[in-house]
Amino acid sequence: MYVKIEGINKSFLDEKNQPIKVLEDINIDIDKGSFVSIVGPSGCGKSTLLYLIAGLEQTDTGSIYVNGKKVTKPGPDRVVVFQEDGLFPWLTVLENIMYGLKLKNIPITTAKEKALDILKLVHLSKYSQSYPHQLSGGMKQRVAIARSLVTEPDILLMDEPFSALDEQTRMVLHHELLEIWKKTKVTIFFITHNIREAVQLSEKVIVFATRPGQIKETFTITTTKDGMMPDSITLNTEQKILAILQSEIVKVLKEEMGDDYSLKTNQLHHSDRNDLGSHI
Ligand SMILES: Nc1ncnc2c1ncn2[C@@H]1O[C@H](COP(=O)(O)OP(=O)(O)OP(=O)(O)O)[C@@H](O)[C@H]1O
Repeated sequence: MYVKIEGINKSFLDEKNQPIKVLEDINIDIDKGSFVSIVGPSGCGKSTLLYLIAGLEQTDTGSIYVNGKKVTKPGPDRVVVFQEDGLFPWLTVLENIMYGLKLKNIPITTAKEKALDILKLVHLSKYSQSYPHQLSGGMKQRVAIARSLVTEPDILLMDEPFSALDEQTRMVLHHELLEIWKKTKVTIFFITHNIREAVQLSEKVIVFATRPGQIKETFTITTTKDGMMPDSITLNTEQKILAILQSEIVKVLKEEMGDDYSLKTNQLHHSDRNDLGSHI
């Protein structure tokens, strides 16, 4: 198994120094080159799990192995792509992409060659000399993805990377991300609130229950992936996941707003083919 997440438990201290359990007995196996998504209610520990894999947080108990090696700290084999692009505004697109290579002391000509290659992959060659403020949100996020890929990591850890983008741009980026995934064979671990996004992009969707985050159900998605219009299998799986999450979200809301809170079903959004689908 390429990534093995074994018996993870994780707590944080709240403002009164009391431990709050965020993840409970999480076990996940991820194949090399696969695309796995996590969906779940807000606060169920999705980002925490991603940071644990990245080595940015430590487990209380349990271990994570990548390629047989225990994760204890961040490493060049794992890079995180955040919701915000995090580009340096004073550097051009090309310089932003070359930045990580410079830190690794890669000779400038090789770094430039690699950066230009990766820019081609995200279809932004024309913008190599532009500055981030001259690009749209979607373009900036493509640069951020290119910057993550240029150091040739084995795993892309993506934390809601498209949630700040409009729906049309998201659709384009879905298509692009799938192309990149197929070409580079990078392993992708993807967190999203958008159920359709998860189902359309991933081979495996893991649904988390509310805090402490536990795995509620895992779906294997076998449809051909092109990021375009959803087929009936996608829509059907989306409905199933939405139904599971509805009961989990009611639990969260009751915890936050009191037992008499009731959720009207139309407060959770489901639609068919005309937009990007159900989100939570
Ligand atoms: N460093 C920290 N210190 C204390 N509590 C934390 C810390 N990081 C996360 N938490 C708490 O852990 C819980 C899980 O947070 P996390 O961000 O992993 O959830 P999430 O499922 O990604 O949420 P969302 O979908 O809203 O982004 C939350 O209650 C959060 O406040």
